[in-house]
This record gives sequence, C-alpha cells and structure tokens, in this order.
Amino acid sequence: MRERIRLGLNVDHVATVRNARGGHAPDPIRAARLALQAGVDGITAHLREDRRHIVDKDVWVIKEVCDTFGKPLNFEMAVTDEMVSMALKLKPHAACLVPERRQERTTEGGLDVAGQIDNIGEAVRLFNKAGIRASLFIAADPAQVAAAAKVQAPVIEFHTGALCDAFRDQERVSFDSELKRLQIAVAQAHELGVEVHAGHGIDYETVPFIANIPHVRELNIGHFLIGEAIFIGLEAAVAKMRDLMDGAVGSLG
Ligand SMILES: CC(=O)[C@@H](O)[C@H](O)COP(=O)(O)O
Ligand SMILES: NCC(=O)COP(=O)(O)O
Repeated sequence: MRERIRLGLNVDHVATVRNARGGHAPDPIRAARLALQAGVDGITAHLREDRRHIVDKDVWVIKEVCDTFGKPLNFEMAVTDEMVSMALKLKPHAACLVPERRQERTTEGGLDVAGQIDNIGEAVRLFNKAGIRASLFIAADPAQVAAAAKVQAPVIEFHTGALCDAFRDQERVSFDSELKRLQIAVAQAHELGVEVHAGHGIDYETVPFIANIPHVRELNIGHFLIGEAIFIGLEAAVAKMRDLMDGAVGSLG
C-alpha cells in the first residue's frame, strides 16, 4: 500500500498581499500556524533575492513556528552565496534550490543542474554535510534527473507549472504529454534512489493526476490554496486538498 503523500503549504503568497500595502497584514506567520493546526505536513517559504514577498524576518519566525509544531520547513532559495550561507545559519529541514530571475512573475522553469554540476554539487555537498535535505526544483527532464542523482541530491521537486497550465488551458494533447513526461521522470528518479516531490500551480483539479503517480512523496502547494482561503478559509481549503490527495492515491489507474 502507498504511503500517505505529505502536503506542504507555501506561504509566500500571503506575504505578497501583505507587501502590496507595505504593512503587517495579512501575516504569513499566522497562515503557517493555522495551516499546521489544520494538519499540513510542513511549510514552504521562498526567500527571493529581491525579497518581493517573504523577507528575512519571516523566515526565522516561520522556522520557529515549524519547530514548535515539530514540522519541517522547506526553505526555497536561489543558488547564490548569500542564500547558501543564510540556509546554513537557518538550518531548515530542507533547502530547495530553485532558479530565479528578477524579471519573472513566478518561478518559470526548473534548475539547470546538468549545466551547473559544480556549483549545485557544492551547495548539495554543504547541505548534506550540515544535515539539511537538499532538494532540487527541476523540470521533468531525464538529463536533469540524472544530473540531480549525480550531485547526490536526496530530493527532487518537479516543477508542475506547465502541466497545470495545460490542464487549465484545456490543451489536452500537451496535458497528456506533460503528464507522461512527469510519470517517466518520477519513475527514473525513484530508480536512482532520489525522493520525489512536486509543486507549482497545483489546484483541486490537477492534484488527483499528480498525487496518483507512484513514488511522489510530497506536494508543495501555495498560490491556489491561499487564493481559495479567501473564499472558504485556510483550514477548509487545506482539508479539501488533503481529501483529494488521499482519494487520488491509486484511483486513476
Ligand atoms: C519555486 C516555486 O515554485 C515557488 O517558490 C512558488 O511558486 C512561490 O511563488 P513565486 O514564484 O511567486 O516566488
Ligand atoms: N515549490 C512549489 C511551491 O512551493 C508552491 O507553488 P505554487 O502552488 O505557489 O505555485
């Protein structure tokens, strides 16, 4: 029988709304606390180089909150000296290395691990040594999966943005091919001994397809859940996503 898939909530999007007015509300720390009370398995926060949503102070307090609940913080970060040294001080449960471009609206693609073996390999080595689980946010691309295994990353998080966009745009052909690509990449990572997570753009409609893929161990979801919380509240949104994940495991054949 498959293990229950973990659900991590990304609280960046609460900070985006807060920062739009430059004040204190809504508070991403309060969202993290509420979500943990509602049963999420961890919190994700992305400290962007431009600090457009989460800021340094948030990260330290979110880490404290996670520690209080005995739940993991998944710290998303660019592969820069500043962020690597921040992560080594913060000591989150996991550090997820993501590509970053100042001009992008959101994280548009996966990390080019194959093209930056030395740089990324060094960050993974430092994190492995410090007891931080290094996670690489990559596209479902066989060359990137092989490179992630080569640098001994214990975890890969697959970028599901293109898959979820194809679903929403009703691009059946590209949705089917993105799903196939993801299924193959998950199987490859599993065979190479790398733990598989997935995230970006996941909503109620797309989650069953992703949760149904064998060997996916964790989903990190933010934007949709925080948006949905406006209408039904965070606890209810988390509970509904949880039900859909549990119902999906093994159900789509
Ligand atoms: C890497 C990733 O997918 C997340 O960080 C998430 O989508 C957060 O939002 P931003 O991309 O807006 O920082
Ligand atoms: N790493 C993906 C993540 O944390 C959440 O992405 P999104 O649901 O905010 O698009």
